[in-house]
Amino acid sequence: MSPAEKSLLEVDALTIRARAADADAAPLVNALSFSLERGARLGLIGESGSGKSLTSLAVTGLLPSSLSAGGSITLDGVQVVGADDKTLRPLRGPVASIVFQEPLTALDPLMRIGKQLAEPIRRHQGLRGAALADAVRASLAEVALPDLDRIVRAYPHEISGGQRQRVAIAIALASRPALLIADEPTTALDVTVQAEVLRLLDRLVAEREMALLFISHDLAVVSSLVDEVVVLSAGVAVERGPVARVLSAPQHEYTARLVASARALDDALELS
Ligand SMILES: Nc1ncnc2c1ncn2[C@@H]1O[C@H](COP(=O)(O)OP(=O)(O)OP(=O)(O)O)[C@@H](O)[C@H]1O
Repeated sequence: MSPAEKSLLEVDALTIRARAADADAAPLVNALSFSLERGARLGLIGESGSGKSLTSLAVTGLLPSSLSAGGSITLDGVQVVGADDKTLRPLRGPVASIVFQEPLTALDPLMRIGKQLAEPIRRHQGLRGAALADAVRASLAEVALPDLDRIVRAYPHEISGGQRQRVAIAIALASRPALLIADEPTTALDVTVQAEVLRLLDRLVAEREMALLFISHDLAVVSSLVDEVVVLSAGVAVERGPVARVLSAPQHEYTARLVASARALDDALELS
C-alpha cells in the first residue's frame, strides 16, 4: 500500500514505560491501538492519569527521554516510534499539530502575538512583508479574535485566557496540518469561553477538512465534537465505538462510571 492510501494516523500496540520503573511495573500505556483516517474525528477519553497526554505526545514524537515507547505509530506512513528529529521535523506542523490545555505553554511570554504568529506562517506558507502581515491578521480573524490592531501588538499576558487559546489554535493551524491533536484544549477556560472555543474548533476542523484527535476527561465535551471514542483506563483501551452508543449503552464498567459521574455533574450544575 502506498503512503497515500494508508491511514493518516495508525497506532499499533503502543506501549509506554518509564525507563526507571521496575521491570514488573504496569506500563503507563499498554498495547494501545487505534487509527484515524483523513478528515475523521476520534476522542480519547479517560480519567486523569489514564495515559491520554502520553499518547498524544508519543504521536508527535515528543515523549520525554525518561519514557520509552514500543509498538508502532505511523503518521502519513512515516514511523514515529524511535524516529530521530530529522525524520520528525517535517511531520510536526504540516502533518500533525497539537493544541495543549494551557495556551501559555505554546506562547512566548516576551514576544508580541503578531510576531509569534508570523513565524510559523512565514515558515510554512513562505510569505514575507505586507503579504505576511495580512496573513497574520487573517489568521487571527479566522479564530474570531476581535480588535486585531491591539491583539497583534499585545504580549500574551495582555489578553484573556480564551483569547490566548484562540492564538494557540491559530499558531497550530498556521502549518495547515492534516491532523489536529487537541489535548484538553478548553479545560483551563471558564464554562462560557469553553463553549465558544469548542464551537470554533468544530468549525475550523470542518472547514479545513482536518482529522481531529480530541483528548479529554469530559464526556460532554467529547461527544459534541467527535464521531468515535476510545476509552482509556490505566493505560488500557477498555472500550471503543461510536460516541452515541458508548454514551447511551456503555459496555465496560469503567465507561459506565465515567458516564454516571458526567451525568451527576450535569445534574448538580442544573440545580446550582
Ligand atoms: N515523565 C514521566 N515519568 C513517569 N511517569 C509519568 C511521566 N509522565 C506521566 N507519567 C505517568 O503516566 C500516567 C499517564 O499520564 P498522562 O499525563 O498521560 O495522563 P492523562 O490521562 O493525560 O491525565 P491528565 O488528564 O491528568 O493529564 C500517569 O500515571 C502519570 O503520572
